[in-house]
Amino acid sequence: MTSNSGILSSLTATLGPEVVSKIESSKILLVGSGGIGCELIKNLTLTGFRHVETIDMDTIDVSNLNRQLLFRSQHVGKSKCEVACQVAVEMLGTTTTGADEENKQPIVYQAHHGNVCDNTKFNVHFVKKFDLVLNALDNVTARRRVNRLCLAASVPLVEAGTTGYLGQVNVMDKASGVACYECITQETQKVYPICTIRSTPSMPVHTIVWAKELYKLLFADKLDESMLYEDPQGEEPSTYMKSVDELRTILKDKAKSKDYVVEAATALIKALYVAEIQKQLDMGRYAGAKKTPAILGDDIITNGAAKDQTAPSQTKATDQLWTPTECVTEVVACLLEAHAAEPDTLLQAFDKDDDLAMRFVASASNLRSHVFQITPLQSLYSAKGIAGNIIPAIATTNAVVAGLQMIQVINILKAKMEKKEGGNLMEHCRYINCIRQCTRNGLFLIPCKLQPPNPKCFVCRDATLQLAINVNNWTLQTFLQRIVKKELGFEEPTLLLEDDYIWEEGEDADSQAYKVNLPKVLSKLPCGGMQHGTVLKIEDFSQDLQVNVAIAHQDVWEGEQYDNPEQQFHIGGDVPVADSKPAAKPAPAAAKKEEDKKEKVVDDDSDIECWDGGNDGDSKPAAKKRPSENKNGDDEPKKKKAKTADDDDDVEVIEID
Ligand SMILES: Nc1ncnc2c1ncn2[C@@H]1O[C@H](COP(=O)(O)OP(=O)(O)OP(=O)(O)O)[C@@H](O)[C@H]1O
Ligand SMILES: [Zn+2]
Repeated sequence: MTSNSGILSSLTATLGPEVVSKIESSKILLVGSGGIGCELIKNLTLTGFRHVETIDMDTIDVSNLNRQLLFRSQHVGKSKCEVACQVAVEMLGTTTTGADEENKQPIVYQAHHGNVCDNTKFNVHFVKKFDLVLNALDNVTARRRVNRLCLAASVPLVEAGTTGYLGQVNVMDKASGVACYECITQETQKVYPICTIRSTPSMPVHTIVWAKELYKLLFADKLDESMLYEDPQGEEPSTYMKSVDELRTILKDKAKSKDYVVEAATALIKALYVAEIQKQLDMGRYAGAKKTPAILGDDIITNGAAKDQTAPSQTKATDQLWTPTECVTEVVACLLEAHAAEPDTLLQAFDKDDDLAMRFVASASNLRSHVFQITPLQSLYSAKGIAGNIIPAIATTNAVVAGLQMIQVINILKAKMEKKEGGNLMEHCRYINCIRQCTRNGLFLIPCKLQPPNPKCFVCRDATLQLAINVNNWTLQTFLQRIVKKELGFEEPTLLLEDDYIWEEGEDADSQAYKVNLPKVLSKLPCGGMQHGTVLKIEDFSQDLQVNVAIAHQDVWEGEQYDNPEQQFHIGGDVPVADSKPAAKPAPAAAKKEEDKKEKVVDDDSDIECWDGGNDGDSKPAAKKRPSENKNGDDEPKKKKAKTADDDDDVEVIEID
């Protein structure tokens, strides 16, 4: 057991009594209690921090136990942040029994189980009470959210991340004039065209994405959210939607016998892997293709679905391959299990950590890979890696990074104490890279000066953002989802053209009033719509953020963007001048940036989203003036010279998180 007086005296000897006293009075917010978060909370405890609050939305999974050091098997299923705080307090018991204990601030290790993006709980007001924030997250969305909260609350942020053996630690602080998280281009998601997933897969990842959509089609409340959904009223009859509907009904009807479920599952397998493939072959879709799919053999389906077979997940190790017949057995076994389960225990959205969901996706995707002759087939373990875009986490890297974060924490506290320099962190803190191959000088940790802000950062520099887009194709709905929320990270956006509202959401928002605008193409929105040179204002009170977006109309797209309507936009470049000719193609630098983005794969959990553009509705535009800003007392939206709209092509987007 650690000796309290030993820790305190060595801390005092190393850091000095002033720093120790600062440690004891500081309030820390830790976001994330996973691999890095567990290390951090242990470090904070052993460094004598008395007020630590931690946020995490997850529960402990068996797979976390090998590296998330505060968790034991008895904690599986419990809230990560609650267990982490509980264990920290137990640890603190050994360090806080000093004689002057009653003169110090009380010990608070408080857990907040929830999503940091939940503005009702974790807003600017909440963050303001902390002296600094530590990030221990695993995805860009949450990091972006914390960055914006810290900027708005003027609280320093120590950000960290690891990918296998690689790691980085960075310090962000508005008052010190250093770069924020979003000043630096983040690796973004890998994007796959819908047609590749639906019809022409060529890599295991394509069939895994397809199987995740199939999971959604079977288990989500809204089956039309899956990109595999086919409208029963559509022009072409679907080969599989009838089987999907039947199976969805049977899965909910607990009175139905096991045989009934097996029969419906077999019918679905035949529809997906025989009838649908045959339909595509008959349509000549693969004429001239390097590889032609072959329908799934009847023997594989019959043998695999034979009633009393044991599913391979019951008999094989997770890193062993399943044969196509075993995949059929596993798909059927998963559906039987889903039928037997309580409805509210089934996840609507795929989660790689959910056993049933993962087994279903691994087996269904392997069957599709078999049909399309995509090799290699994937074991459950490797399919999970692809499904979650996972690079296995390494406990040592997490520990190193969390240790470096603590050094930055101490540096920040010291800087704050040195009033002469106004607490500027530029000199005190470092951005540190952890690398796998050491430098010529034998270094594995590379400290660098903190970067100045990127003048083009719309988050911390109020820069006007340029967006090139076809204003005649994109609807407001797709624009909101794909650009405003996904790309720019707004959560409760209000959109204004010429100071008139065209969209509003959030706590007191009247979004109902603007619903009529959702299916309209951008150029036909009220208040003159978005045209080449229009400046759109986007506000988000939940993040205390406002940005002006200068729209550049562009209808010619080349290269990969030509084929993928969902990629026909780009952010950055020069601000367009109204009435000037539309740019024919993106500025080379911006195009290169887009290209770079597409090449990279991120460590975020995978998820797929699908957007469909709507048609321009006939209904009247709903634009509202802010009462306080309606200087003319004029209720009519201002008219602008409108351009002619092109056909309203549907826009489909598929993206992996
Ligand atoms: N929006 C969010 N709000 C709150 N906590 C979040 C949010 N996003 C991610 N987290 C948490 O951040 C932590 C990141 O830790 P880590 O990278 O070790 O991931 P993990 O999910 O525990 O591990 P793995 O993905 O390998 O199973 C997780 O505990 C996760 O729940
Ligand atoms: Zn910035």
